[in-house]
Amino acid sequence: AETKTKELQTLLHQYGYEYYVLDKPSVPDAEYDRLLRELIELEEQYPQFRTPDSPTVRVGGAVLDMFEKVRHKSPMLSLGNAFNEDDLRDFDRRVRQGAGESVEYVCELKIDGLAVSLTYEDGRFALGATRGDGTTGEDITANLRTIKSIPLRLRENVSLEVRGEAFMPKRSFENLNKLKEERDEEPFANPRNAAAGSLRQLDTSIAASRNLDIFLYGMADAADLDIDSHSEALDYMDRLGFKTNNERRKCSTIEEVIDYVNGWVERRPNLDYDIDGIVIKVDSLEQQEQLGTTARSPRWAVAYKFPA
Ligand SMILES: COc1nc2nc(N)nc(N)c2nc1C
Repeated sequence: AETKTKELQTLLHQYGYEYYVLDKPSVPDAEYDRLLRELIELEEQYPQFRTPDSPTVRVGGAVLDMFEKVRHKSPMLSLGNAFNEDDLRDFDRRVRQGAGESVEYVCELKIDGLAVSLTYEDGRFALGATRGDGTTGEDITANLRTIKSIPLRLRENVSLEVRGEAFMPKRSFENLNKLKEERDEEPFANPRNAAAGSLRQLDTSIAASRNLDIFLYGMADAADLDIDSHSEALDYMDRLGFKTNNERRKCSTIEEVIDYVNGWVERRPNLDYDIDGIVIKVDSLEQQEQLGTTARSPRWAVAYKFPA
């Protein structure tokens, strides 16, 4: 029975990765559901085989009595803002003054959700926390385990911390508010509040029911690996099994960045999720080091905010 349990867990992790991270399922949903039901029954019969990283935790169930405080190993910074093209040109000028004339940028969509940190130990999801005040956040591991695009086991047994944005897709938000209206409950104002509200519930079956999703956008300790650029770090995260946003784009000049940003102003409504801007980052990790951070935010990144 132990072998069967382990086989089912591994199989369901693989099927879940294909469906929720790659969006390329290799088996029909009915097959996934059948195997999950079989594993749930097995783990009920043999509770000693139920591990915290088993796919059965996705359905939630545990009710916590509070959220523990968590101190981040390195502060979760915020981003300086740019509101127009000249702000972007000023950012580029400051970067080139500090890091030398040739700079490559990576542009990423700024997801309008909740910043979270995920810590893995020997390839297993061990701790998930909110940003909080940047230094101390809340342990919401149990709720984050129910987000199906968060891998419970990585494809390599590494220990690292990644950061990203948990969010509620627009369609899930609309369905949730329809449900709330039917129940005469107060609807959520926007998907960001709905995602934050869902992850702040002590009853994990609520978070499990909210169809939350996540995009990871960086490692908290990329320097420890032999990786030279942010884009390589994101490719490495893809290989580990994380869900990153594939709309990212490398730009060689700030004019290219401005074209990319302007392109998204009108494409924004076509996305399945809300974005509130575009994040522009210096790609070279060495140049990021040279530029460093202020107490609040990196000098090597800026958030271009769309007009509200
Ligand atoms: C390097 O620090 C950051 N990078 C980010 N990247 C993306 N795509 N979105 C964010 N919200 C974000 N926020 C921060 C503080």
